[in-house]
Amino acid sequence: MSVSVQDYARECAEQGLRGDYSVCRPDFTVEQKYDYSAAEQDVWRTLCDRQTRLTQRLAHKSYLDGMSALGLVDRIPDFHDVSDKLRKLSGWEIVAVPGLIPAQPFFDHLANRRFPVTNWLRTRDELDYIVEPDMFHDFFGHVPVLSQPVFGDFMQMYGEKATDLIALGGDEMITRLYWYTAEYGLMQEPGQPLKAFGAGLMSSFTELQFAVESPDAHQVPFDIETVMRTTYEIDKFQRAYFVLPSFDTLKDAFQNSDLAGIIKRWKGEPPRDPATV
Ligand SMILES: C[C@H](O)[C@H](O)[C@H]1CNc2nc(N)[nH]c(=O)c2N1
Ligand SMILES: N[C@@H](Cc1ccccc1)C(=O)O
Ligand SMILES: [Fe+2]
Repeated sequence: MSVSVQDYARECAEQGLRGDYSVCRPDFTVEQKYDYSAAEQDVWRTLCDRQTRLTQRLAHKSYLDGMSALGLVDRIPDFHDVSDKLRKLSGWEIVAVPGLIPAQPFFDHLANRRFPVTNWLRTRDELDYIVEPDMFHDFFGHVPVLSQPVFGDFMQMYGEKATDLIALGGDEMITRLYWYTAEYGLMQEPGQPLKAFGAGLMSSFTELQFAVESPDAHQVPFDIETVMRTTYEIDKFQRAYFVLPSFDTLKDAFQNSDLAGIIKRWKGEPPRDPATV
């Protein structure tokens, strides 16, 4: 693993990220330590209640099916319990991390069917939107689809391929692909209005509504090469949302495009601005 925990911890502290990286193992995992306060449990319940009302209307069926399979979320999840459940449903487990971790160890976890979930929760002042991933985002946004074997298999494949592509210098481009699909993708559903698919949308009360319903949201047809060339910012509403016709489109594009070729062609070229894609 190329990035050391110590170097990364220093970078995160400089950028004002909230996680405590001092207790990380070399693979960036920590113990969950289930010692949440009553106030935190209360924030969790509030988040789940208000967000579930929105996802019923705005989330893609694949996500809602995953949420039903996973079962009720009435208190902060104990990661061991969730892992037991997930292992039976799809062979995945979740591991605790202090927050954002570098791309290489992140994809390495995916390749081994482990999803990193942040061990701290946003505060009452951040119910609508938070600028960095917290436990609510990682759990409520990502974990439901992992319980569905087709998506679970895809995420594992993503992790495996990403490792090779990072070795070619494709770190940024493969991260953008993850960003605009798994985090912020929109997806069509037969006979339905456009739906949200990405986890970054599922966990944000304000951005979920904006991305799907606002006439000001810049919705762009999915094209893998364009996605890989387009920059993003993590701490603002996205300035482009790519629309996937179906999950199969995403899977096909990922399996059958010449990703290494795309990386060679565009590495070192100026990236594209999401506002003008
Ligand atoms: C793949 C891409 O770098 C992406 O932003 C990764 C990086 N590290 C992460 N780390 C955590 N804990 N959670 C995430 O969702 C991600 N996403
Ligand atoms: N903005 C997301 C959290 C998030 C931040 C950065 C990256 C991905 C997700 C939310 O409010 O839930
Ligand atoms: Fe995420």
